[in-house]
Amino acid sequence: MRVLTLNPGSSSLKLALVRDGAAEMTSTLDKWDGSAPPGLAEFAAAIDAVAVRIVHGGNRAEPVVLTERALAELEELTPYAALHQPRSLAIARHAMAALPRVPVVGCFDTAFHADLPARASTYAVPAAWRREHGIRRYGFHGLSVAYATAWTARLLGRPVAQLGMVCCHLGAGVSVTAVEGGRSVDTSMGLTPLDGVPMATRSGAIDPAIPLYLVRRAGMSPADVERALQQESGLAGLSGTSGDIRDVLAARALGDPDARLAVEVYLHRLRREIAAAVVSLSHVDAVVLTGGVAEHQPDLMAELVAGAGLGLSHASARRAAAGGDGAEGVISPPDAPVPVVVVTSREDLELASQTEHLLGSTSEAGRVRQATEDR
Ligand SMILES: Nc1ncnc2c1ncn2[C@@H]1O[C@H](COP(=O)(O)OP(=O)(O)O)[C@@H](O)[C@H]1O
Ligand SMILES: CC(=O)OP(=O)(O)O
Ligand SMILES: [Mg+2]
Repeated sequence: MRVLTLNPGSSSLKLALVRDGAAEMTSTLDKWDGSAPPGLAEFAAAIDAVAVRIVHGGNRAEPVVLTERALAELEELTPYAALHQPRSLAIARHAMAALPRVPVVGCFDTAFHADLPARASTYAVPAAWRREHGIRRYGFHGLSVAYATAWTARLLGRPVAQLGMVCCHLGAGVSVTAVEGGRSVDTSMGLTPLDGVPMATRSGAIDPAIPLYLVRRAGMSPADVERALQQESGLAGLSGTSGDIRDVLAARALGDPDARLAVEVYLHRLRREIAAAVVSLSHVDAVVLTGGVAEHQPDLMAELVAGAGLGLSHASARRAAAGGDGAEGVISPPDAPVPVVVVTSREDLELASQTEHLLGSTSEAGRVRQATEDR
């Protein structure tokens, strides 16, 4: 089966053509503005399906064939992923319009976390909020974490069912997930992808009283506070740069004190989340680092793990990072108490695999055809 995968992130759109588990083409539109990518209709003759990464799927545990009705339901979740959901739905609509006879499947970041234990998914807020407003921890980056988990199990040569892992997705968005037996048992992102670790431009978790203070006492509107937390905080807010880790590290290398503090806060908060994930696991077999920052910043990853209480000295972590930019595999030395593994994030392969699985099951075939014709 040949699947066109569409992965809209907070800033970019990544496209790939995946055939039988291997990408034949990949491309990235860096500052994607939500418009239809050129040439989409030309894929019609070459593909069997389109897979779209949809960041928020609510309680959905499985991918779905997208129809107008399904999109309308997913639109309701926009307040829970304000930066991402409109972009996910826009690219799904572009695909459905340009490729009217091709099934378009939505695969959800949240699905991997759908059966989080209640102790991890429940916020300690009034019951009415949880009941009436669906306030719970959903978790994100599930496509990336699912792929990284399976890849690490293959690398370690052990069944995924036996493994406990801490999986850090380090891109523009950042999250840390505790995975046991292939299931998410806790994760740092919450109701929305604003929770958890500071990101390129997002604050991560802050004292919940801060927005209330800013609205009540500093005269800011809720919209201003939200924009600042989503787009002007994180590494950008701390360092005064774009928030792209390359810019922050370049400023730090020039001795900029704000950039130095930004990296310290980023690493400290990441290490806290790694430690928090460890306590959700009965045993830790690997710490997994994935996403653009993990893949391309080996020195920073060495700095991260050396201070993470994993029993790795800075010197051994540094030697391990000598594999360099783009190196994947175990980066910790053989005597490390916990192996540290870098995995190239392949949401495209996970999207294609979930879509093939859904469309390949014979019980689904008739329904898929019907849903595609009806939309
Ligand atoms: N050499 C590099 N090439 C691309 N991205 C890099 C590089 N080094 C660091 N990065 C970081 O990786 C991030 C992109 O990672 P990615 O996983 O694609 O994130 P996302 O999908 O969240 O946009 C950028 O924000 C950038 O800070
Ligand atoms: C959920 C999320 O933050 O995604 P991304 O890192 O692609 O922006
Ligand atoms: Mg991403």
